[in-house]
Amino acid sequence: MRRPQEIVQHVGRVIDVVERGLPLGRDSSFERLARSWRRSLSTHQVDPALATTPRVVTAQELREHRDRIDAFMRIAREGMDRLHTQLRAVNYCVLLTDAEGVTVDFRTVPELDKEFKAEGFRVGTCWSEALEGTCGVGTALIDGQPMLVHRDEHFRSHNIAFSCSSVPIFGPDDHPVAVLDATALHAPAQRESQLLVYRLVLDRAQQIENAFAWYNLRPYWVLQLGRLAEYLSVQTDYLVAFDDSGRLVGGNRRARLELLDGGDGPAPAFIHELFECTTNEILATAHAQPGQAFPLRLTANGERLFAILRAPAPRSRSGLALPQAACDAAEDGACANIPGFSHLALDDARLRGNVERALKVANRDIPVMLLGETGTGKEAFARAIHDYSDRRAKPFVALNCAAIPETLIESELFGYRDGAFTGARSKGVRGKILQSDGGTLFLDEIGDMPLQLQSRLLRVLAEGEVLPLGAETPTPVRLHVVCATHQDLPELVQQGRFREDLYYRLNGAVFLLPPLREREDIRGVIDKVTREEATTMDRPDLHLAAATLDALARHDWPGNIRQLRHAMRYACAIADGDAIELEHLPPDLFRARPGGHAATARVDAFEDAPPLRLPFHADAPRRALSNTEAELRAQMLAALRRHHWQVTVTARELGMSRATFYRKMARLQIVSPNRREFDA
Ligand SMILES: Nc1ncnc2c1ncn2[C@@H]1O[C@H](COP(=O)(O)OP(=O)(O)OP(=O)(O)O)[C@@H](O)[C@H]1O
Repeated sequence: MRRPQEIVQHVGRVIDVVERGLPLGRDSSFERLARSWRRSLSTHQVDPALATTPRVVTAQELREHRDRIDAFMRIAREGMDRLHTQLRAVNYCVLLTDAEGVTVDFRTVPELDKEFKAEGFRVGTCWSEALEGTCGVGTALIDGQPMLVHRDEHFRSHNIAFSCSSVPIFGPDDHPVAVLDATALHAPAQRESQLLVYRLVLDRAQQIENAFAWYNLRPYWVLQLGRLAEYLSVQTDYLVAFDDSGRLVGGNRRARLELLDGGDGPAPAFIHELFECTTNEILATAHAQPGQAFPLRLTANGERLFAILRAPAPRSRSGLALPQAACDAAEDGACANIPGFSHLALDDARLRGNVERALKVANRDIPVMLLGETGTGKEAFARAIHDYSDRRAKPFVALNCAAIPETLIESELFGYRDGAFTGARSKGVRGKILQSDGGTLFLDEIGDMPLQLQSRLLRVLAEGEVLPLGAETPTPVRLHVVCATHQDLPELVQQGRFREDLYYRLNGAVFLLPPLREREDIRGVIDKVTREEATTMDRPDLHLAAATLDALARHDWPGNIRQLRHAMRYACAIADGDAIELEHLPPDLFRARPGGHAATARVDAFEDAPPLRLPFHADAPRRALSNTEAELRAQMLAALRRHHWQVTVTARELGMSRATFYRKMARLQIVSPNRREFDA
């Protein structure tokens, strides 16, 4: 309890600093604290007189906060324990919060445990600046800098006896993942008495941050760098990671800030731009003296650093020897000769680069992430990697997370044991994960996977075993995941809709598939798809008239190759002679896009053609709907178009759960453009 007199005195000081602009401390280092006090009062509107204990989240909320960073927490635990061992004897508790300031892990001082709890030091307590005003954790999170908040430098009266040393820990995206904090309930009055503890917290936080960087960079080659060779095994200054082609893919925070951001010049993209040597020279030196430090010179300033190289882990044996002939073929553009890829049109420089890289990762234990608009060939590319890999004799199992209701994803993915449910489907099901054992699991539209299942998937990936619903013992599984999405996953991570740790676990090797309209081989793709469709219909002489090919090559293809395939299937069925003319194309092909934007490449000649009627217009319901139904259908369609057919976002906007939204889509016969077939 704070004495009323202390509270009055504290509030008076807040008014002096915030309202009258008096300095909070002796030197400029207090300016940060004063800024935070001003924020606390004017932005967060925290009452400095409030002496209640801080807010504690519910058990369920705490579980969710922990789940979101459980890989990080596992790594941080060791650092917390060590800090706790150092500080317990001098009565400091140690806590770890997430990026929202919620305490997710806590080490107490046994003799003071009751007192710590009574003051709010326990798991679940939220130390955000928005709730507490200036405090170690909350202010460190907002400033993105370490913070010592000593006694009455705190904003809220409740906290003015504590001394908190808080250090933010950053993830690979340069955003804080957590804050490590050591707090004393009764610290001596002199601020200087806390500087040693502050330094200890700083060092431990840095160790945890580096350990987490090691964890995130483990699929790559990692250089551990420092100025003194002898110190390398005990202290890491820089971590720099690169892939097989020598491309720099990341590092620890210090390396990102001091070596990889390029300073005033362009950021180095490859190892040979960062150091005065090539990737091969580094690999050869490290191979000749494994585990030994060797010198490297920085290109930017000629400074010498010492390095130890760590190989990507873990990798399959067959992955070690690269299939050189196939890589050469990809480099030469001869993708037609590469097993698995030979049936695809790939005569585009970006795609050839993709294939070249895909061959290098196909047999390694590196998760693959495919990004691209709908219909650009993500699944086809995933299948090609599988067919090329050593896993080709094992199953390729695909699951589209957007196409099935949220409630079914769990059993589809993880399976369930006999009798796990009552009812007709009570017979056990193996689930896609176990079906793909030893092969490839393709998770399409991964951005639509519900958060709670993201945690379960993360666990399966980390532990290599799956626990079907209703089962008591987990089953080991050899899982190779290829995931795909057309969504902006980092943005979803920002919005808290996609787990950051899962994102980093899945994005081992990222491939961007270009939209059809941007491909330099668009004419070749159109020709290939037309020939394939004509052959399937047993019409090998069917070909595109020159004007048709020109018009198709200028079209912007919002649905990409899938839309092209559907259009050509239709045209092959409609054309009577051997040439496919403009009037044989689907009538709405060059009209407005589903999102309401006009197609960019319009065909003037086609404007005059008489409108052909499709047997079933994809946007029109087949059965008559009541007025209310029709109204709801129009509302759902409009929202879906606005959100580019992203069901989760649309359902949220209309205040429905995803499952309800899917049910209504089915009842009101709303078919996503992705799923439409000209099949009537
Ligand atoms: N390189 C290619 N050459 C020829 N056909 C291709 C190529 N890539 C994809 N296709 C064809 O395009 C169609 C769509 O491909 P796919 O289903 O792989 O796209 P996607 O990006 O996974 O789509 P979505 O995001 O909607 O799931 C398929 O018919 C596929 O055979």
